[in-house]
Amino acid sequence: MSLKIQNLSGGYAGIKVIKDVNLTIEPGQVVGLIGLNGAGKSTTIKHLLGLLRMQKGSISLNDVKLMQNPSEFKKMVAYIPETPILYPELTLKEHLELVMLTYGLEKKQAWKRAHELCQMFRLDNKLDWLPINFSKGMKQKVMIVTAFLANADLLVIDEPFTGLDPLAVANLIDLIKEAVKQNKMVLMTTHVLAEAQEVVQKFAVLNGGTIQIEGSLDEIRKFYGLKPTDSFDRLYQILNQEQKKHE
Ligand SMILES: Nc1ncnc2c1ncn2[C@@H]1O[C@H](COP(=O)(O)OP(=O)(O)OP(=O)(O)O)[C@@H](O)[C@H]1O
Repeated sequence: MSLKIQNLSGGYAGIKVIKDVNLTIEPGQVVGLIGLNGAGKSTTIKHLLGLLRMQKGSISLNDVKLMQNPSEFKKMVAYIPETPILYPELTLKEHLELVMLTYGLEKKQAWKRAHELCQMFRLDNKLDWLPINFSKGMKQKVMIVTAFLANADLLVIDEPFTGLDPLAVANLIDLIKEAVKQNKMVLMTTHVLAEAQEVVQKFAVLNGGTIQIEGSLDEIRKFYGLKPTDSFDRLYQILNQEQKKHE
């Protein structure tokens, strides 16, 4: 039981963005993928979701290979995108039903969970509304609710904390902690250390398309010569200087 990304190289038609990326996530582990804008975080996620064709390497989840068995692989993955993806003609209730159908969830139990999640994010009185008309933060909450409803083994979250009010941030952190207790795997990209360090056990730094280092926050700080009091800003300054040297 684990996610294994091995020697993954890929990107867009003819453009190599990531090179020989290796990353493992064990059950109950939250991994934070960090790096400068354009480092390749979203590209790595797109490969993981099977949205891009890999140029080299392999991705497997619980021994199911993405390339060989994409539908079984995708059923084990839930995704919270940075920009909400919503169906304009579907109500919130219909979005929830779609998740239940896609992930083959037992209806009665799934609805109990859906109501809990909607209540948590104050969406329980909006089941018949069209989320496409929701505010930015409310749309993001719909993405969170549907992803956690899926109860998938791997949760992929792109920039989870942007645009959420502090109550929703705290709720999301609680949900991630609960998922960890249930031995789920979480991969998140983030630029926000304060929230990330509450849940992330291992950070992986993408730099120049490869993972330069992975480890605990202390190990990352040591690698880049940072003081314990230094913020993420200092790490980004160092990554920026390194990038400039290679340009
Ligand atoms: N659809 C695309 N076609 C071609 N190149 C792309 C495409 N999307 C991204 N890229 C390029 O791939 C590189 C990595 O982009 P990516 O979106 O993975 O970065 P990121 O680390 O997620 O950045 P950010 O922190 O800004 O979200 C960038 O140079 C970007 O210009």
